Amino acid sequence: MDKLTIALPKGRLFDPVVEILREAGVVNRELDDDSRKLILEDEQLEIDFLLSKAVDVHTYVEHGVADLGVVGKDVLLEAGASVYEVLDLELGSCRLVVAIPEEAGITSLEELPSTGRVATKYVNVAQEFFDQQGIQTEIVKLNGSIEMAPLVGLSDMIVDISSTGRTLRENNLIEIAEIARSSARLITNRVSYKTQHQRIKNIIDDVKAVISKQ
Ligand SMILES: Nc1ncnc2c1ncn2[C@@H]1O[C@H](COP(=O)(O)OP(=O)(O)OP(=O)(O)O)[C@@H](O)[C@H]1O
Ligand SMILES: O=P(O)(O)OC[C@H]1O[C@H](OP(=O)(O)OP(=O)(O)O)[C@H](O)[C@@H]1O
Repeated sequence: MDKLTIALPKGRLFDPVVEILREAGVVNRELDDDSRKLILEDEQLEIDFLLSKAVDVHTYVEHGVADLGVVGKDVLLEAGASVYEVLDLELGSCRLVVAIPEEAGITSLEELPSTGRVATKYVNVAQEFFDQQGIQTEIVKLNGSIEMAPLVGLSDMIVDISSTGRTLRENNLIEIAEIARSSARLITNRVSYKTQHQRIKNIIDDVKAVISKQ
């Protein structure tokens, strides 16, 4: 049996993803995303786990360093990664939205002026969305705390993730459009999907069975 390599996202997806994989029999050892060791081997199952930053998982998979990985759909949309998306793990659910300060008095895209500045981590998704809407935008790339940008005059609006809506609320922002829905996805390298087909298919089926029980 060839060794399989799976890239796992550190951060908020880590625990629920490991729980599902454990129940599916894909994880059989202690895995801790606080670990300073970044490659954890399971000799019995012949699986190596790469503990990756969430936004980098698709890169390991695309380049074939990992055969499988788990990543948010939001990241896949932004990256346009050349990988197969094989399963929705139905966790890490959130939405990519456009939000604007409440005080702007704007409640829909139609009310936006024809130009504006948008702060976001998701520059490609945002650009494509506003192009489709025919709204000219200048995109300002940030790496976090996106909601702060319009409050300090860095942008007119934001494109970011909303889940409970709490961050938007607490920063007096209102959602004016939904761009996409996101949840964690199991992805595979395109070549591995062929060369390791049976093993990967078994994993997909086992994980699917766990999800359908939930
Ligand atoms: N508030 C949220 N609720 C649910 N899912 C979320 C939320 N924020 C992000 N996610 C999902 O979890 C994935 C990983 O998010 P996480 O915050 O762990 O990584 P990150 O965005 O790279 O953050 P950091 O830069 O802090 O490492 C995101 O790509 C998204 O799919
Ligand atoms: O609707 P909510 O439940 O409030 O969740 C949304 C927030 O969660 C994410 O932030 P994260 O905590 O990952 O921090 P970040 O801003 O540094 O990305 C996202 O960027 C939003 O800010």
